Amino acid sequence: MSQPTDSRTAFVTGITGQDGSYLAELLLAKGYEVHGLIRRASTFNTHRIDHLYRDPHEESRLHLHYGDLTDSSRLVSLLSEIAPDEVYHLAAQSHVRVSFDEPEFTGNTTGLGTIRLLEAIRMIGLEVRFYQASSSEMFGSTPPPQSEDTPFHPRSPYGVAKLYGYWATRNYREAYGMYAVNGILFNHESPRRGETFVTRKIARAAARIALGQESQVYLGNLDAVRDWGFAPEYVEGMWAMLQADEPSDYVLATGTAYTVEDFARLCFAHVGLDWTRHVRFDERYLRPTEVDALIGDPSKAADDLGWRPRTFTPELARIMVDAELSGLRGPAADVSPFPVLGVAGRSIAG
Ligand SMILES: C[C@H]1O[C@H](OP(=O)(O)OP(=O)(O)OC[C@H]2O[C@@H](n3cnc4c(=O)[nH]c(N)nc43)[C@H](O)[C@@H]2O)[C@@H](O)[C@@H](O)C1=O
Repeated sequence: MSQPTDSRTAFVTGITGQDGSYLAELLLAKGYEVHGLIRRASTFNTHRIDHLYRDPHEESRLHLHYGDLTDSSRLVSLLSEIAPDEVYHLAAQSHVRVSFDEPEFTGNTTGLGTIRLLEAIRMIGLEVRFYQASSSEMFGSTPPPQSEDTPFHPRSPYGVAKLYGYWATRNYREAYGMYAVNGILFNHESPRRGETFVTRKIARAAARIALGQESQVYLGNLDAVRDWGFAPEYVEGMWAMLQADEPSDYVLATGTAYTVEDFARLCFAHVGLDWTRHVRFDERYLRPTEVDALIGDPSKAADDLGWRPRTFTPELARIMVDAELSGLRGPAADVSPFPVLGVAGRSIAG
C-alpha cells in the first residue's frame, strides 16, 4: 500500500458521529493531520473513532479537543491554535423528531453554531476551505426530484436551522469571498448510524428478531419516501467539494426512492422473515409535520466532481442487517472502507 503523502490539516466538528468517523478515516488515509471537536460527556462517546487509536507510541495525526458549538470563544481559540487548511462542519442536533421537542436548542446548535464557526474563521482571518453539512430536509414539502435549484420549504425546526446554516455559508462566500460550500446530502446510512434513525432501528430489529431476541418493532409513518445512500461514499463527496477549483453547492444522493415500508421489507426478507408479522405502529414516532418524499438529483456532483453513488438501498439494507447479525453473534462488525495504518493518537475522553 502506498504511503499517504498529504500534509494538510483538517478540523472536523461532529467527529464522533457516523459521518465524522468515516471522514476522519478518509482524511487520515490521505495523510492529513485531523483535529476533531468533541463535547464532554460523563459517559464515553468516542466509540466510532476509538479504532483510530492504534499504537500510543507512534506519532499522532488525530487530535481531539473539547469544545461546543455554543461556545464562540473556544471556537476562536481552537481555530487560531490549529490553523487548519480545511474545516468540515458536521456537528448538529441532527434528529428531526427530537427537533420538535427541542426547537430552541436545535436552532442554537444546528443554526447559530454554523455562523459562530464562520464568524470565528472570519475574525481570525484564516484562509480555509469550509464545508457545511446541509441537508435534504431543507426541501421539506417541495416535491421531488430535488436539485441545487429546487426551492426550499423546511418542515421541522431541524430543517429551518439547517436552512439558516445553508444561507450563512452562502453569505460568507458572497460577502467575504470565503471558500465555503454546502453539501446538500440526502439520507445516508451505515452500520454506524445512530440507533434511533429509522434504517438502523429496522436493521437492528430484523437481526434481533431473526436471532429470537425480540419479536416486534414499533414504527411511525411507513409511507415516507427517502433516498438512502451509503455514508462512506458521501464523505468522499464532502472531500471532493473542497478540492474543486471554485466553491459551489452540491446535492449528494442516489436518485432512487424507497418507502420506510420498502426498507422494512428488504431487511426482514434478508433474514427470511415477513415484515408484516413483526412491524407494529406507534403514533409516538409520528412527526407534527412530515416530509413525504425526498429524492435527490446528484447530476451536478457527477458532472463537476466525478462523484457517483455505488451502493443503493437494497444492498445498504443487507450491509446493515449483516453488520447487526455479526455484532450480535460476536465482536462488533464494521465496514471500514478507508484503511488507516500507523495512525495513533491520545484520547482525551479518558
Ligand atoms: C437528510 C436527513 O436524514 C435524516 O432525517 P430523517 O429523514 O428524518 O431520518 P429518520 O431516519 O429519522 O426518518 C426517516 C423517515 O422514517 C420515518 N419513520 C417511521 N418510523 C420511524 C421511527 O420509528 N423512527 C424514526 N427515526 N423515523 C421513523 C420518519 O417519519 C421519516 O419520514 C437525518 O440524518 C437528518 O439529520 C437529515 O439531515
